Amino acid sequence: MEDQRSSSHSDGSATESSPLFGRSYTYWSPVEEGVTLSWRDLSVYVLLKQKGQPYKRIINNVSGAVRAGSLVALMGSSGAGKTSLMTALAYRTADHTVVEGDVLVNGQPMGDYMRDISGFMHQVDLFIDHLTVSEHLHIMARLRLDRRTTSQERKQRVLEIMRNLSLLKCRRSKISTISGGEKKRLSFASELLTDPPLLFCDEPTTGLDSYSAQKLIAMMNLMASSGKTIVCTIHQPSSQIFKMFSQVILLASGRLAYMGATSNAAEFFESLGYRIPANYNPADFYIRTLAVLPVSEDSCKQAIKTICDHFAVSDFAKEIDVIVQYEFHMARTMQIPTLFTKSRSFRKGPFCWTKLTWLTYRYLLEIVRKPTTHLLRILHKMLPGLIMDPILFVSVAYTIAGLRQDLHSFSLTLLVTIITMNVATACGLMFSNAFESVPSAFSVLVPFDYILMITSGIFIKLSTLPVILSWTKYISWLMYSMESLSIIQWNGVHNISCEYINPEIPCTTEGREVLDKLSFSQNNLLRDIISMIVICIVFHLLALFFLWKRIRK
Ligand SMILES: Nc1ncnc2c1ncn2[C@@H]1O[C@H](COP(=O)(O)OP(=O)(O)OP(=O)(O)O)[C@@H](O)[C@H]1O
Repeated sequence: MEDQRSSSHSDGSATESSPLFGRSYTYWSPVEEGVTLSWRDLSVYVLLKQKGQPYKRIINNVSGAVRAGSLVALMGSSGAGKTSLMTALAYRTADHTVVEGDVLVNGQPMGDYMRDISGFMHQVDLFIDHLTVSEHLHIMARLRLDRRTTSQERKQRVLEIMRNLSLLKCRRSKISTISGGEKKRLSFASELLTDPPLLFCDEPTTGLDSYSAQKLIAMMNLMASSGKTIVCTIHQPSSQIFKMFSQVILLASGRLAYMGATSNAAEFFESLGYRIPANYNPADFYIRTLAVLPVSEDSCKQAIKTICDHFAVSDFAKEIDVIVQYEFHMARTMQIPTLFTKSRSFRKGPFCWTKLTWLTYRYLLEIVRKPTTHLLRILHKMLPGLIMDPILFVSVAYTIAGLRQDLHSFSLTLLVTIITMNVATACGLMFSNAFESVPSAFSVLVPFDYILMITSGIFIKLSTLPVILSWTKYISWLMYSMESLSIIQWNGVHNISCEYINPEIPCTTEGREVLDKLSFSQNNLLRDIISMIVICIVFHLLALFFLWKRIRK
């Protein structure tokens, strides 16, 4: 094996090329040589935060390898762990998910670069319906292609992709009007724009008729034969579609039930006594065999365990293991230089402001195409949300509560309420940009809000706040708001009994002292309003920072 590996490279350096993959091992170049993905002892856990069961294992210690130029079907019954395994291999796991084990890309531990060398086609199509197919692809090209790509090259690339994926005839149609199959192809086309050597597709054929599904997989097959590595999760492929996959990974309850050549799967199952009936779709047969039926749950689980255990010691598993061991061995011994090859072959994404400009342009296009909905939405957010709501609220509450009946106090109360509303909105904006999902944003925002509310001065005397909460006075717009509203009402009042209850009763000395001690002065009012405006600006800046970070991703 060692002898076969030695060859020479064009730059004169000695290379190690594997008889298994026909690629060199002296440098790391997924873009030029395609991607061989290998993983060892991979487990995926989701954190449940439940008492007694803090996490759940979804993928159970699986190893495997996928060579450059393969089209791989990742199959199993619902809940088997297909999406979890694929997202772990794609370096795109969701929040609260922990991946344990090693994944190598041509012998290099996977990392942030995965987003540069791979595409991920999601199960749900995320489109802006009012754009045309061509507009969508041109904007995606602006957002994804290398910043050094010329305008001519970009146009050429979009045209080529539309031609390859048979989208030319519908290029001027709005996305809302094209068929399901065309939408899937458009989604695939968006991922192909950067020509990634590695592609992950989550149920690309779901919702397609058999003809469109076959056409899509045939395209993938063609791309795989040109050197791409394509991994697809797939449900119930027809026999013709199933045959187009070079490799199949069958998962059951997070374990490997089979991995290897599609054509060999029948032999493995037959060796365990599971013979595919004549005229039966093999894919259906495997999924059925690995499904847990509610009527016979225990026996199904036992049968699945037996299949997985047999696979683990089978020749098919050993064949995969040879590839995995070899990849890991080469990774350990070759010390593949990464920086050189990265700078040579890696794309440089568009600048952040380019992305922001094109995202804004896309949003404006959307507004132009559907003005009523969007203008109403903008007006709703800008006017009623941030100005009209406080005006209505203050007008009603002010009268009912019988607060100071002069225009000056009313206007100041209104101003403070509008600013408070704006700071709260800016805080929400910051949290929604900082977190990946609504639940995770809420899990921090709600306690944060409660702390600010409790320490706003209504429920607790601020001078008695424990040290651990004393920081709140720097950011608590609720406290500044409460103080300003109190100042507006109490400034200039020196005698509660005289001015508010009965002007005939003289003010007590103690009462006057208490009022004098409370500094209800216009200076404090100004300080509070300025503090709230500063907090609002800081929240907006942080929101922009988090947005920028997301766009950079
Ligand atoms: N965040 C989570 N919390 C709890 N359980 C989870 C979480 N994510 C996934 N699971 C569980 O892990 C198992 C595997 O999920 P996964 O989505 O990977 O399965 P799948 O094979 O892709 O299923 P399907 O074909 O139905 O999409 C399922 O039982 C699922 O309920």
